[in-house]
Amino acid sequence: MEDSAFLIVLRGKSRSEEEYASSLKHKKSLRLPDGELQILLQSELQQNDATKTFQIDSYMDILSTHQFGRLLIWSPRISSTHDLVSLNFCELPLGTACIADVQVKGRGRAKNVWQSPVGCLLFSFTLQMDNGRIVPHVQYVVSLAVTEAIKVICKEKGLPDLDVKIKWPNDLYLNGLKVGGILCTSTYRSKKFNVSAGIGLNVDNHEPTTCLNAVLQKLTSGAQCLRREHILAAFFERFEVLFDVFINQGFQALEEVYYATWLHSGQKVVIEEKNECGLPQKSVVTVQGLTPSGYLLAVDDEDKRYELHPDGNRFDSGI
Ligand SMILES: O=C(O)CCCC[C@@H]1SC[C@@H]2NC(=O)N[C@@H]21
Repeated sequence: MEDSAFLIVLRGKSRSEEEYASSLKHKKSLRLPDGELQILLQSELQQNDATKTFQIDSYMDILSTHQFGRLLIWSPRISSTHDLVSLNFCELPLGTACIADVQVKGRGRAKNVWQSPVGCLLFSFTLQMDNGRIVPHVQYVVSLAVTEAIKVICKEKGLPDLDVKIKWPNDLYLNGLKVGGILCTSTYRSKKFNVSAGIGLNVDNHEPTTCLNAVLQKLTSGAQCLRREHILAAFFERFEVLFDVFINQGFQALEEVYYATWLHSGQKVVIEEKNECGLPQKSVVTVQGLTPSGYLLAVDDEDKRYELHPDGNRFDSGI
């Protein structure tokens, strides 16, 4: 095994998931596009109490899901958790999660780099969908589950509510600064959409913007803080519930709570169109919600409807 190999550690919640982890290790079929893998089971790992290392046992003790997050792949340092789950999608049971302490090739949307220092919650997981028309909305369900998980933990711990908001399409904002991002990619195979969802959330890392615990410390005496293990378990619990509603009732069943969590209701946006003479003409429209295909729905003063698309990196109001 090369020195530069990335170590991954497998752990299942139940006995059958532990057996699956063991078979994955022995099959040696997991791959990364840009590096060798060294695979261990958690039971083969030396006890690691370093506080900056993800504590698999405490995560597994808290987790109470039926499907998501029950087979966990942890790495102290990997190129990208997203690459690991998407490249090995068919080898992994649905709901498998990969979490890393550090990523050296973190991927953002639109080919951006995601800075992935120690303290950032960095994970990806797998899910599958049959209905292609609602695949674009699953990223919104993921965003909502992150914001709700943070709310649940703050409430449980008696901490002030951290008002993390969704900046469409995929950013998470706290006090006007980006603290997280969501990346969803999918492939179509055997009449199913295989979706890899990746989340980066600044929990303890002050760079490159700010982080949840920095804001929390300003609001409290600093005695308590949020831990990645707790956020990850709470995320999967919320996601499992929301995903079930989404699949069985459609995104409209979640729209009200989604709109209460995003930053855009009633937002004015400047758009530029060509008029009858082919000349650019600016007009102001108001955001109303999402279109059926998952883009922004806006209307002008005459109730004309517009579908707004992001510019590749982000959506800007221009006002
Ligand atoms: O805002 C964005 O551009 C989305 C960023 C998504 C980053 C996460 S970190 C965990 C997972 N692994 C990756 O390489 N990317 C996603």
